[in-house]
Amino acid sequence: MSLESIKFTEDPIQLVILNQLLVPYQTEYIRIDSIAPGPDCEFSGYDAIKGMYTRGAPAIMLVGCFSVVVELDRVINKDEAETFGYDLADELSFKRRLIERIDKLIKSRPTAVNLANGCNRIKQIVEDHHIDRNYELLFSTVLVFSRNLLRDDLQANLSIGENGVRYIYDELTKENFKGDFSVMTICNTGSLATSGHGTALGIIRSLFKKARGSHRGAPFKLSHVYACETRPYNQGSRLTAYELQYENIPFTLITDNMASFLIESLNDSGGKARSRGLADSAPVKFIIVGADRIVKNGDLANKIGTFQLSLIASQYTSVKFIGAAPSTTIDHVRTSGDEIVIEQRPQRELTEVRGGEVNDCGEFVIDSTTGNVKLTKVKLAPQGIDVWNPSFDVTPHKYIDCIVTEHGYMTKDPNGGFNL
Ligand SMILES: CSC[C@@H](O)[C@H](O)C(=O)COP(=O)(O)O
Repeated sequence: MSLESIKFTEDPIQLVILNQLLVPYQTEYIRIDSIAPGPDCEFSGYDAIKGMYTRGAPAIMLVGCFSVVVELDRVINKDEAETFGYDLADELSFKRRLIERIDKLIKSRPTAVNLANGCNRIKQIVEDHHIDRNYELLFSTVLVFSRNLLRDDLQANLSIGENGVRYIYDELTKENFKGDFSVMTICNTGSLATSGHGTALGIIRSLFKKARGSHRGAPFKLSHVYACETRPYNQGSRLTAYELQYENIPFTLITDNMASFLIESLNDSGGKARSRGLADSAPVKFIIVGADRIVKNGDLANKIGTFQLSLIASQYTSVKFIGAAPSTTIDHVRTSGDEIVIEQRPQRELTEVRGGEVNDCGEFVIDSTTGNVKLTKVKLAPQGIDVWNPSFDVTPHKYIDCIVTEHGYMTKDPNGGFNL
C-alpha cells in the first residue's frame, strides 16, 4: 500500500496518522501530540480515535499506544511535565495522572477491545515500574512495548492471511468444489485498519496471491470479491474499495441490503445470475469479516451489518461465515456477546454524508487552489427526526463457522461451541 495509516518515527519521536475521513478523495497526514485534549495539545490520540480520523480496531490500538509514547516524550525528555499537569517530583502523583489520561483515551471508543488491551498493558508497565527518578527507563520501556505491538500486528495479519487460506482450501477440498468462487466482506479490514495487510481483507489478499502464484494448479480459485458499502459510515465504499482497486483485485461494490439477493442469484445453478445483470457468476462460498471484540464463547462484535450477513450465510450450507482477527481482539474476560458495550454514534453520522463533489458527468470537481477533490456535505433525511445509530452489532457464535487468528483457525467443537 502506498498509504500507510500510521507513521511513527523514533528520531525525533513523532506520530502522524492518515486522516481516514478524507480517503479516497484527499491524502492528509495529521500529527498527534498528546494522549488526550489539554492545554498545548493540538490534536491528541483521543481526538483522532473519537473523531474517526483513525479507524479499525488494531489501528486504533496502535495510535492509542503511540500517543502515550509521544506524551511521555514531551513530559520526560522535553521538560513539558507542567503543561500536562504531571509532577515528576512525586512518583505516585505522576503515575496517577498518567493512568487517568490513559483511562480517558480508552473511553474514546468502547466496543473495539484492542485499544483497551494495548493501553491496559501500558498501565501495567507504569504500575509495576519503580521509577526512583528514572523516568527515562519508563519511557523506553513503553516505547519498546509499542514498537513491538506494531511489529507483532503486521506479523499477526500475515499469519491470519495464511491461516484463513488454509481453512478455505480445506473446506473446498472437503466439499470437492471445483471452479471459481467469490467471497463477500464488510467494513474496512485492510492495511488502513491495521499496521498492514489486514485481517479479513488480509485473507482475501493472501487468497489472491495464492491464486496468482504457486497454487495456480488448484482445482478452485477466488475470482471475485463483493464488498458491502457498510452504511452508515461507508468504510466499504471508501476504504475497502480503495484498497481492492489499488491491489488490482476484481471486485464489485454492493449496498448492504443487496447481500441476500446477490448470494441467492450467484449460488443458484439455474442461471439467475446472468438474467440479473451479474457478469461474474462464481458462487459466494465465504463471507469473511473482521472483528472489534471476540468474547470467550466466540460471539463477535463487528461493524453494524455483520450480524445480518451471518444470518444469510446460515441459510446456505454452501456459504461459510469466517471471523478474522488478531489475538489483541480477544476479550478474555467477557463470556458472552450480551456483555459487550455497543458504541452509539452521533445521529448526524447517519443522516449526513461528506464526499467528493462531482459535476453533471459524475467527474470529481477539483479545487483550483489546492488541486484536491472538492469535498461537500449533504443531508439525506429531514431535519429533526429520530435516528438509531449503533456502530457495531454482535454475531452470536452459533452463526460463525470459523474464527481465524494468527495462531490458526478454529471451528466449533461437537457441542457447537468455541473455546477462546
Ligand atoms: C480490522 S477491525 C474490524 C473492522 O471490521 C472494524 O469494524 C472497523 O474497521 C471499525 O470501523 P470503524 O470505522 O473504526 O468504526
